[in-house]
Amino acid sequence: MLLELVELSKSFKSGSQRVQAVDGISLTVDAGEFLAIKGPSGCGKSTLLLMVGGLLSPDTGKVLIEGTDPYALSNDQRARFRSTHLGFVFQQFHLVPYLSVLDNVLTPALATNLAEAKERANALISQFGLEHRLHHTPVELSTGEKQRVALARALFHQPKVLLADEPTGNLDAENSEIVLNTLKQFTQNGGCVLMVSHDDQAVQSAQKVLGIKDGRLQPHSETETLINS
Ligand SMILES: Nc1ncnc2c1ncn2[C@@H]1O[C@H](COP(=O)(O)OP(=O)(O)OP(=O)(O)O)[C@@H](O)[C@H]1O
Repeated sequence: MLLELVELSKSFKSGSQRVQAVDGISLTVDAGEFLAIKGPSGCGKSTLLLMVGGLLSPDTGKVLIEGTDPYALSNDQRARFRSTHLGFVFQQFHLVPYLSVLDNVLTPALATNLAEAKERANALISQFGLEHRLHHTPVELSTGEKQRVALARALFHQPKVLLADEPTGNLDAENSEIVLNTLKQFTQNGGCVLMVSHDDQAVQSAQKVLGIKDGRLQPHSETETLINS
């Protein structure tokens, strides 16, 4: 099992009240599995994914990524673990604006051999059809190209777990298909994907879709299960 969440919960203070953003979520994702969690705005999707990604510590519960609890690590160890074991794909790309396409893809490579890292980054950039954009900065790219750079960066360390938050939210149909096909292929090669989205179209690419409402996974009867052949 690549990913295991046990009774994860998180609340935030909002004025004089507390908002229970995620409320006791447990699930597992195995190698080869593409799981989507679908729900409306504000139901806790991003909070859940940030906790899974080692970026926001849960109030209670446990995250295990390939058997490791990222919150049991020191801050430095956790940052290194994140960069080598997880790939992130977000709606807003989060590219570094002043770096070229090549250097953005190289950002996870900090402590590795630079020649090897460049070779790998160039191969990924070609895989996503961006050779001609190598030395351009994000402001010079289309939104679809930006997301392809983000995908190349996410795959740099060949992680087994990819986390995606509305990865097609800003994209046209053609680029959405490129992103979703990449996620599907990633699982066919033995990785797993956990994607959160409110988009019916995007979640069709997953093998399994769970609903989320008010921070809780919905009972099975209220969710869909789609098995793609
Ligand atoms: N840092 C924060 N401080 C206070 N409240 C927060 C914080 N982050 C999230 N929330 C609240 O927690 C709830 C869940 O938010 P979250 O962003 O996880 O939802 P979401 O499903 O990802 O929404 P969207 O689809 O609009 O991005 C919301 O009520 C939100 O206002």
